[in-house]
Amino acid sequence: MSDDEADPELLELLRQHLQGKLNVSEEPETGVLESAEYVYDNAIDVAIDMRSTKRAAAAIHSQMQQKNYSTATWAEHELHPKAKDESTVAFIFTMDLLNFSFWSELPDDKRFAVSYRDKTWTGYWSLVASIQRALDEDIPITSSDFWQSEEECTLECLRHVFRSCTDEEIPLLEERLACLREAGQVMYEKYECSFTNLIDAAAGSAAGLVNILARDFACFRDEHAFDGRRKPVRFLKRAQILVADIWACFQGEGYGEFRDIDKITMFADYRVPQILNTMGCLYYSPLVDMTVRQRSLIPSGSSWEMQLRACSIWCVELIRREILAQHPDTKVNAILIDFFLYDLMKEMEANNQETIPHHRTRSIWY
Ligand SMILES: Nc1nc2c(c(CN[C@H]3C=C[C@H](O)[C@@H]3O)cn2[C@@H]2O[C@H](COP(=O)(O)O)[C@@H](O)[C@H]2O)c(=O)[nH]1
Repeated sequence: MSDDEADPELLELLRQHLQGKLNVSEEPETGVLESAEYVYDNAIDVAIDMRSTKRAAAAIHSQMQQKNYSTATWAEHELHPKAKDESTVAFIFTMDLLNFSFWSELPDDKRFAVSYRDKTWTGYWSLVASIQRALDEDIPITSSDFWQSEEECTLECLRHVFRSCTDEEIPLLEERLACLREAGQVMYEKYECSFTNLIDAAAGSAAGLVNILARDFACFRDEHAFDGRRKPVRFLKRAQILVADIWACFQGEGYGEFRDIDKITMFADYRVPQILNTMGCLYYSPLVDMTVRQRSLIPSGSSWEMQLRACSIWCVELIRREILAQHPDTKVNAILIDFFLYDLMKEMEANNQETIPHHRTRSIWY
């Protein structure tokens, strides 16, 4: 074929494409990273210190290597479910439906806590312990059928499931019941009460599953107005950590197999901003700093809160890029960095190491 004759196969492909016959599917995007960068670019009360972020990236990488931090770490936690089957998918879905707002203003011996397997659990682990304890007591807390039953899944039943070994009950109990009720309804109407049908609907895309959760479940739709921007900014924290927990638990196989898992960002909670500030990566304006140190409430949906959450996501993205720039062969993503930072923060708290307090926002989003 002479140089100036086009390849007939290529021409055919082009013709089909132009006729729209090719299903050139757009890979889904969650819009979270774009939101985080937008808020970061427009933030005036929270900033990122680039020198500290670069230094933190080196420290995080080396500690993750030393601790051999990987998806396997997830199942090593004593309370996390071990079986690699559908019951564990149901467990993780239930857990991340309710994975929010455990913080308390009371001292440790008076704050909401759960006694389970001869230990006292607080924070996130109080949630996991409560679900394990309910299953031990044959309460079907991970069944979406149960969540729909107004006779069985009552506020009293949930109060029993989350019963505390102190005088303080779990925060936002009514909101947690509402999340279960709504999710039970959606699972019945759209997914035949099967969580694996829900995962299948994403066809192997992590971003696709996050978008499906945000589309179908109002209680996962963690997006908010910011600064008059037409489009809401999206954090989708519990939708993202749900996908990440499934990926980590199943170690990227079976139900945990996602071709685009690296599109998941850091989960904008109240612990990772705290450690990023403690490491000097996140800078708070004097007014924000004072408010956080005084443990004063920062309203849900406020500009300060948006800036705290978004700059944390963007900071972890910069840490991820820096680690990959210095160590191109490292298997690292925002999820593993995030898991590492959360666990590091909890270690520092357990060792009573001096850190800035976490910010206080009460909501169902994180
Ligand atoms: N960004 C981020 N946020 C996380 C976690 C986890 C637990 N993930 C486990 C799974 C794998 C990891 O290795 C962890 O062991 C909980 N949270 C959030 O923190 C808050 C609870 O804080 P506290 O009350 O102090 O326990 C609450 O908003 C909760 O949603 C995480 O990993 N990343």
